[in-house]
Amino acid sequence: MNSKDKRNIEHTSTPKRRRLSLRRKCSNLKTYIYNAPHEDSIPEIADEETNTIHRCESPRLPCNQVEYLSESGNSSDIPCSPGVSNNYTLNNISNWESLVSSANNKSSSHIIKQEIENISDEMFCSLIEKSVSNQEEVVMKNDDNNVNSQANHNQIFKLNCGSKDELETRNELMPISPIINSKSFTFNKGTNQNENINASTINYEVDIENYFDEINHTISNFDTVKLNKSSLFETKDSFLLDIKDDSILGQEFKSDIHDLVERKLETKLNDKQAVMSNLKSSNSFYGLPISAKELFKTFRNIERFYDWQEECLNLDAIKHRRNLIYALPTSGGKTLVSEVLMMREVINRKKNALFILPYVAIVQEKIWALSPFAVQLDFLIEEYAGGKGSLPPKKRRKKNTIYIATIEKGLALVRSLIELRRLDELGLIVVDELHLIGEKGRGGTLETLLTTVIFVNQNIQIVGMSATIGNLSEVATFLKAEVYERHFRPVELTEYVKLGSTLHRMLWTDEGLELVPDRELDFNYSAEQRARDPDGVCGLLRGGRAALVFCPTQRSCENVAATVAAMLPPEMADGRAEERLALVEALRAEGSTDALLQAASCGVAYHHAGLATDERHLLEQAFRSGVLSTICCTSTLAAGVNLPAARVLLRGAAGARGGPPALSAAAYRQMAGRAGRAGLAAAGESILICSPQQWEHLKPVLEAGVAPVTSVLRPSLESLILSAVTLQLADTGPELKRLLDSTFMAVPKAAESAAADTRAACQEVLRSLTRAGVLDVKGQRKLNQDNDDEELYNSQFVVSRLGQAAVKGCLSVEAARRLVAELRRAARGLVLCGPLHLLYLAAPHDDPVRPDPRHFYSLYCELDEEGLQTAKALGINETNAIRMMTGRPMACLGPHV
Ligand SMILES: Nc1ncnc2c1ncn2[C@@H]1O[C@H](COP(=O)(O)OP(=O)(O)OP(=O)(O)O)[C@@H](O)[C@H]1O
Repeated sequence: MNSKDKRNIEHTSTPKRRRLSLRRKCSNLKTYIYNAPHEDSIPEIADEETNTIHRCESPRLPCNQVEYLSESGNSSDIPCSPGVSNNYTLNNISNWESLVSSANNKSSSHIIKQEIENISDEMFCSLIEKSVSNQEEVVMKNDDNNVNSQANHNQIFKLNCGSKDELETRNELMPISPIINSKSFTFNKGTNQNENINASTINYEVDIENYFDEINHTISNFDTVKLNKSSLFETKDSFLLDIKDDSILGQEFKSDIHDLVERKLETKLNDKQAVMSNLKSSNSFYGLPISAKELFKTFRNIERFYDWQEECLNLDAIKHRRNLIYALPTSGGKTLVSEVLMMREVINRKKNALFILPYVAIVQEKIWALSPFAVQLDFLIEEYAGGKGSLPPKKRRKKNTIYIATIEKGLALVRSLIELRRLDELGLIVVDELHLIGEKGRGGTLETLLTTVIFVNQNIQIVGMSATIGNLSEVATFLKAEVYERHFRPVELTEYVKLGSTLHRMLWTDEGLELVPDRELDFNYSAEQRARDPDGVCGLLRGGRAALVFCPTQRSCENVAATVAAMLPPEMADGRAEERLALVEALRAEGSTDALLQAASCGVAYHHAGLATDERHLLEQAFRSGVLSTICCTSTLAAGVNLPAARVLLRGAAGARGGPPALSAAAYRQMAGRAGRAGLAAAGESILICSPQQWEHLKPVLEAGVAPVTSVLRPSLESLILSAVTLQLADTGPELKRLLDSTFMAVPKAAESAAADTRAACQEVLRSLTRAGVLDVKGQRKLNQDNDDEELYNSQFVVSRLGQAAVKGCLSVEAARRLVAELRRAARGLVLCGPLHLLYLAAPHDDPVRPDPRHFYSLYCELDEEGLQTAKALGINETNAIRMMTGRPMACLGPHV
């Protein structure tokens, strides 16, 4: 055994293991290094005259373009905001390399040494890394066929190069990397392999190897790293441990440089604390590449993180990758923390992240907000909302992805990953508006998703955030998460209630909610105006501050918008004429109603779920840019939306006369919290409009605070169990019970007298699924009706084809069954003389329309030949239409029609 071999054995234990993992870290770091700007190269974007920083909108990039550009590596084409794009690459690298290329020229070596001393550590590391990468590229190009696979396997690289001189003349390709190389290289010069390896080179390699082993040991002793695999550390100098040698430069020069490198590294390693804080402050921005700092400044106007954000990012739970829920008031800056965590995940840990948001519109907003980061920091963003998002997700070799998804699409994504045994590609799931877990319908889907991930237990970190969860500790028990709670709100929100003609300020005290009269309101309305606007909405909007008016129904949104547009004072109605005209034209092209166009021309709009996505998007953008001053909306703009509203009015919160209040405390907080967003408005005001009598009912609701969220999983239990069997996560009663034990439903709650009986629930669902024919008992061709529950519970289950279809289509068993029946019916006779039958088949079935029976009958009477044939194929005939009109049950007709 030669000395080199011995050396390898002596130092393989920790260092080798670490090196293997550090190799990964090294490649992570590469991404960072290539994007790291030299401090000097970052352009100022301050306006010289006003000395203010420009706020830039995110570049206008559709998400698929972000994906495409990132994939193609063609990010230079992207029109970024000023000061962000081109300067983020090290454009002086060629000068540096040509400088190093003169390495053999002794007279220039001192210049190089001087240069190394002068450059920042950060730049130094970048240049070295770049050099190594170039060198690898050349090796690949030069010796595609001759790479010795065995040598490769042993991490000994064989270079089939010309003479040493030739090698040296390839200066731009073989620069400084040998200086700090810790790996062995064997040169293959024609047939005389190893000819150029002289003893001094080997000694040099031994020195370097030992040196790096020392570094390895030092690093592996860092407590934080050992405990924690700190992501901060992962992005730092660890790449130095993984650089390869080629022994090209003169020995003298090399040892000089070696000394320099050693000195530089030693300085760093002398004090572990100094290393860590140095890395923290100079090489990264909250664990992200330093270029992220500039991106936050340019695209978000954020120069400093709030103290709580910093504290949260440094929590032990985050460092040790434990699950976390953090709760702060609306506009507290929660989203920013989650974005940093996700970017760390994709950049540093090279895992994908899933960001779950409540609405398609918010998914799109976040895509736009994150796209400049994706382009500059070299990761991908993929939209999973509405019809978008491929299932299973595309496998990416080079880059990692942040999937931004609605709850439903997020579940489909997770299931598809589990099915293909690819769930380990996911490292982090962030759930915004976590309180939605208690919302009927969608809450069950969210709970199914989270339960599945927790049950599979593949070291996926779950982070949830919310402003409105009354029982954080119970939700935390479900997620096995730690809780971080603060009451920080950067922009002050003043809350008022308008009772009659008096405006009262709300004061929250330990005793409850106190009202302090603020002022009498007199808007000087004419009798006609008072009749048209009894709530005084238009008067409250005076002053021109951007405002949202929350209304209880779509109809009331439209009415209030029309009223406001008609009654606005001229100074508010007449501004921004050209831009408003452009908005009106854009809306007209989307097919908006005349009422909306009329309102928009005065700077007012309504916004609700009845509008198309593009219409809503246009209106939101117009409000952001100040073209619209007022939007009357339903709860579509209540949660998670970041608009520059300074004032929020809440109408109709009291509910129907005599009925319970329409507004919960959580909904009130979310809506009021839209006023005064940091960076968008200097202060916020919310005004709740109601009568003194209505206030009597509302006050206790608000005083009671945010209600605890409870599980709404029950109706989705079938889907959870069916998917678990399909995905082979559990297939017997006891295993499925264990799955149910991981649900939020199973967490004992203070608000409920008894915890859910998961065994009984499991038995009930198994019985119903087997009866429905979507689950079969293994080995039993047909379910024996005599199977008692106990026997059934202990059976092993397999999923029928119908069950598999339901899971794959993310449909309820009932919806899947209905679809199959429709397809069977269509198979018997598809009416193809017109589009009606195809349209019927393609229309969503999960939200059945309930037609007016009289209208239905008159429509039936007007059907043409194709319509009649289609109706016949669906089982609708005149008798049924008449029965429907007269309120009698229809014969031979399923509930689908
Ligand atoms: N450190 C910061 N400095 C300045 N502005 C910030 C900072 N962090 C966040 N912001 C800004 O504060 C505003 C609100 O932030 P964000 O949307 O993250 O709040 P949130 O807590 O998620 O609110 P909500 O619960 O209402 O969704 C945004 O405009 C954001 O850009």
